Amino acid sequence: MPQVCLLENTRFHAGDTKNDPAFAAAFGKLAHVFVCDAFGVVHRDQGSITGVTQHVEASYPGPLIRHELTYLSQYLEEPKRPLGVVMGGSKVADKIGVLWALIKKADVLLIGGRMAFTFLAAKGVCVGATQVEEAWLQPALEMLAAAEARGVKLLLPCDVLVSNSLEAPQKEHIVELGVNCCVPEAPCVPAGQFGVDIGPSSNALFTKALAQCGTIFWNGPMGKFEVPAFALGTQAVARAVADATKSGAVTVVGGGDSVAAISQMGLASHVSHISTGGGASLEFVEGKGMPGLRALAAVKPLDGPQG
Ligand SMILES: Nc1ncnc2c1ncn2[C@@H]1O[C@H](COP(=O)(O)OP(=O)(O)O)[C@@H](O)[C@H]1O
Ligand SMILES: O=C(OP(=O)(O)O)[C@H](O)COP(=O)(O)O
Repeated sequence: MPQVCLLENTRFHAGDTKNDPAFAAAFGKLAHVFVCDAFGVVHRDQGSITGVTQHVEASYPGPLIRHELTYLSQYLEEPKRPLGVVMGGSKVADKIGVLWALIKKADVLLIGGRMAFTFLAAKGVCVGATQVEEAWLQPALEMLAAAEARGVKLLLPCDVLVSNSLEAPQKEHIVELGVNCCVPEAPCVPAGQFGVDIGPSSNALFTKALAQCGTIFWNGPMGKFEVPAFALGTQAVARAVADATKSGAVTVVGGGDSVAAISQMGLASHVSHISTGGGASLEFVEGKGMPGLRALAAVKPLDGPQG
């Protein structure tokens, strides 16, 4: 008689994240076949993801993983061109690996969010109190040079919204970032102020670039979108991605915050694919080893944009 056994969240057991062989063996004893459908954790080498596969007769990916692979592998490996990538969020450190991987594939690369300020600072723009990752200034310059050498159209914000406070709009205004925009008497982002979003001209620039794309991959918000007044750039990108989908582009959105933003706008069902793994989708696209996928028998991705 077949039995169904529902387990609590395996991460309540320390042996799971530690990939303790005893935990994996106990887990494996429960079944003959293991189906992993947790795409969000396949970049982890843990008991309930890889360890268990040593203790069952066969291990397979489930439909969600196959669906994710359709978009992250099939459609991004051989994209309908132009391939546009929108990268945002807080840290260059978290995204530099995937940026390097995507610069080899993308036709258009749009960078927003706080990470854009490290690129802008590297180019000599004064960014006021906006947090800059000093260690990534030089790599940012190298990336700009690499994009140019490869003929990738890399766009940074051409205007930004600045505010005296990160938590609420305070004396907020738009700053245009032109050539030689930063002079000591009128720095782009004045001392003590924060760059909190991309500005309206950047929204228009990014929207226009995305409208021409056949495939789009988006990860990371364009600003501190949790504050409604700082969410317009992220909303503009969400709308542009949804519009591109309507025009026939294959569109993939990953990352908890970008997914939250597009969901808040009611546009989640207007893109081709919302990835259920933020870190996992980035590591997959970056080409890092995915232990949780390697441990499974190879099964083809599911077909078709509607999968
Ligand atoms: N200009 C900015 N200033 C401050 N925070 C920002 C800015 N742009 C983006 N952020 C923050 O970055 C965070 C999301 O970054 P990240 O985790 O990399 O994105 P995701 O979850 O989509 O992968 C959000 O909390 C957002 O508020
Ligand atoms: O929410 C998750 O991933 P995400 O925040 O990368 O989308 C997964 O649960 C992975 O969690 P982990 O990064 O603690 O292994």
